[in-house]
Amino acid sequence: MSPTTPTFSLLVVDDEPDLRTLYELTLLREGYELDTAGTVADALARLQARSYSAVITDMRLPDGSGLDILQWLEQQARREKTLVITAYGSAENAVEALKAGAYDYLTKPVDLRQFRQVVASALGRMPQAAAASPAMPGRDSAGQRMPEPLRAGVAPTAGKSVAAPAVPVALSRLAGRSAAMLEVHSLIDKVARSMAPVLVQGESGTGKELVARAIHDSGVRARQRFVAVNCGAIPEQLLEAEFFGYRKGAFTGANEDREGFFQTADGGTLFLDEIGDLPLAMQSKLLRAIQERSVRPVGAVAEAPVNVRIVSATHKDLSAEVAGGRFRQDLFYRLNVIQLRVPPLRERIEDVPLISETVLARIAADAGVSPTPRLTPAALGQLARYAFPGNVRELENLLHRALAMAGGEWIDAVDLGLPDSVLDDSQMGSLDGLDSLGVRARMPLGVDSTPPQWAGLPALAEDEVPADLARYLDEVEREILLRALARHRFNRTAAGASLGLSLRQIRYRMARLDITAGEGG
Ligand SMILES: Nc1ncnc2c1ncn2[C@@H]1O[C@H](COP(=O)(O)OP(=O)(O)OP(=O)(O)O)[C@@H](O)[C@H]1O
Repeated sequence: MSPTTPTFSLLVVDDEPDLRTLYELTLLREGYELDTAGTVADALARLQARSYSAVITDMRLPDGSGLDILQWLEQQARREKTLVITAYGSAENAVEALKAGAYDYLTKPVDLRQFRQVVASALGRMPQAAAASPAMPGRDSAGQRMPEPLRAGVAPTAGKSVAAPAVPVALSRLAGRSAAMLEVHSLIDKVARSMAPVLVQGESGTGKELVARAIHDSGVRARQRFVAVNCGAIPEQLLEAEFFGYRKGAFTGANEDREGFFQTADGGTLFLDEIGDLPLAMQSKLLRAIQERSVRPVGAVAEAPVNVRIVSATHKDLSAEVAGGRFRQDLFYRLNVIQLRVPPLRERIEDVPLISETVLARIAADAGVSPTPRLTPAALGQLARYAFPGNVRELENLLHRALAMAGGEWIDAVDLGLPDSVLDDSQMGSLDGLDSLGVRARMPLGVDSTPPQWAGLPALAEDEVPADLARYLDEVEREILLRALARHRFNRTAAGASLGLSLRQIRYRMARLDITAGEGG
């Protein structure tokens, strides 16, 4: 180890003295500082006395489980990375450990090469395999089409330079400050620190790929490759060769050795989009590669180890696919260690202005348009009344078109080309926005299903009068205020102005009616 390499300190917990010695020798040779413990109590005592870069623990210990140590670290909000060693074939243990926050797991008997690699990866040192792996060879020279699934633009680090600085822009590219989006951000931040497989679920166009990319960019693998594969776009007979690579002569047309997605992503992240579209036969092969952490190229005799983090995505309900026999239960179990749901845009309609601004800035820059056009309040109002069945991708397409139509500094409602028939006041996504801001519960019942008039209030017959006029009028006023606030993205000044009220006046009314949503509220 070079003298400039920072020293990492490790705590190794195993009750078998022989194994402790084996791990100790292996890690000391890598230049790490090391302490060991034989029991949970012993480990906790050491952890109370000092902090470590990482803790490597056996699952089964005489006085408890490795999970007890993980839980203690979690409760204490400690920053140590954790690696858990589980019995061979115990998928439950591995999944449980990852769910409990372990960075990664190893199975017994521990393969020392893999052991060194996993520890290095946990510490953010370049995994040996990735450092040694050759640059991605030209993938089209064998006459086979450059696989579309490896989409252009999604693997910018692919190529020669493994150490090229990665710019973790993905979180900032994922615009939105709604409660739902902030939750997605915080989950990304949390899962980025581990190796646990993540299944990203959400409707088409919600931003699943951006989320996967953000997970990669926010973690220790950021400097390695992110390889995105659209599983539904590869012809079935090419799947194995595309995933695992092939050797020269393996089949007609295989004129040279070729890497597969796994080798290309070695040290980094493999993003398997539309995983629900993978045929059953390929599902078994993928499961094996994930379990064994090694792959065998078509035509090769031996398997080669790979160190790849798997993030998959689907718009399908995978548990229903499992129930229908179209998706392997054991693979689902392996991929679904952490589930991250990206909500449809209509559930976070309050994000539309910010997403539009981000997307407009991007497409205007691409088109060389300056300054970036802005949406008029009328255009924003229309967007808030649209359900976006195609989610953010649809918004993006709409803005592309509008940019071309507008041709000036402002994009107005008419430039959006949304016919009145698709705009709906009743589902003014704002109602879902209200939900996320925690005010929906305060709205009169039924307000979302019966928009006309003062929907949640008991209808009054023509000659009827309310039993409690003050209360009745309060409810009417509350509903009007909530509607105006939703329509103006909870900007009290704008909502007030739309009702002919000053900021002071609307504030007063909101306080009186106990409405807490609004700027800073
Ligand atoms: N929060 C966001 N902020 C800005 N742009 C976004 C956001 N979410 C998605 N996008 C953009 O919307 C488009 C669709 O996103 P993405 O491809 O990640 O969706 P997806 O859910 O993976 O779609 P599919 O299910 O069709 O594969 C992309 O161009 C992406 O950059």
